[in-house]
Amino acid sequence: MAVYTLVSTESLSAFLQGYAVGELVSAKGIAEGVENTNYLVDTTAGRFILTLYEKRVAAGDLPYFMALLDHLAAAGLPVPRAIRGSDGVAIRALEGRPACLIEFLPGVSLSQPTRAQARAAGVSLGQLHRAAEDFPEVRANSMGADQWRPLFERCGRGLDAVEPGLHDTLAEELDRVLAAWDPALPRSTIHADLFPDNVLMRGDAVSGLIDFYFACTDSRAFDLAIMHTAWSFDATGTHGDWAIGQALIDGYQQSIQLTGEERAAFQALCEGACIRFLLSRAWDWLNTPADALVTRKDPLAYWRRLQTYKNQGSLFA
Ligand SMILES: Nc1ncnc2c1ncn2[C@@H]1O[C@H](COP(=O)(O)OP(=O)(O)OP(=O)(O)O)[C@@H](O)[C@H]1O
Ligand SMILES: N[C@@H](CCO)C(=O)O
Repeated sequence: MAVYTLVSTESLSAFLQGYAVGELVSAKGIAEGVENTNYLVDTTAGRFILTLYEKRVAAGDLPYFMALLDHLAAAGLPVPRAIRGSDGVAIRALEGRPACLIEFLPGVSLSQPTRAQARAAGVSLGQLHRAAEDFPEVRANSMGADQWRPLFERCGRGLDAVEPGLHDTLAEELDRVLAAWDPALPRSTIHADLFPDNVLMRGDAVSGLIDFYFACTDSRAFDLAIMHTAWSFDATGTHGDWAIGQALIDGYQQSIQLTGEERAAFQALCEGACIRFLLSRAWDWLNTPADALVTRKDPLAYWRRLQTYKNQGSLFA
């Protein structure tokens, strides 16, 4: 369960007084997620998500995320906007953390998406990139390729506690992937974390795209590669299904055709995505507070994926 910060009923009731959302009926910590504290909040006026921003989300970035969500919602994408208080302010504070009350979206996130669902999610990513084309704000990727070596170094020899020998073998992989990295691919505003648990679905239709707190300006094909690594495998990273990955790509190309350069770079982009999530998971594995109500995610599930991509040959063969 991702609850890093406990919110008392009294302080939540007082917090809700700042909004025209009626009275608190119930609030429950949400089991999913590792980054932020989330509560499902029911009031006499409806259902909401309360998010308290933790660790990787800088308070100074919240206006960017909220502006992006407003922009995408205005373009018709099913993304949750932050609710504004009676004073017009959306980004507030609760229990000493930055906090927002967010629109609740219907749907469920899937652990084993089908090809049809993967295709629909790929369509949504293409629509997101299209809709973001006239979003004027820019944010550097705080988990982008230039950040992997510093994060690797911060993890240091602790990596060997995740898996003996991981430090040295990952150092070689990092060198290899960064040497092949193409920094000149087409860029846009990207989601950067569009895992199955961040796509809400009703049947085969996408009903919500959530969790934009890594959104940034970076290679748009890297966004598709992140999805490819997250969607095409089981949770352990052991069993891959390229038909799911291909369905994502096919759906995406309904809106945006990959360029020759993006296709040529796609495998390296997937390998880079594996390193990005391996490192953030390893960092969390080594540094999550013992008293946090959170289920840490397995870093090695991304190590296994990396080996699969490395041994795959071209994904477009
Ligand atoms: N706007 C929303 N509408 C409906 N459910 C939501 C919404 N936002 C979050 N949730 C629910 O809360 C869960 C956790 O939210 P979220 O993915 O934003 O957390 P996180 O800690 O940032 O997770 P992650 O580990 O994916 O980065 C989601 O899986 C979903 O079930
Ligand atoms: N989606 C990420 C968590 C956010 O960094 C993971 O599964 O590792």
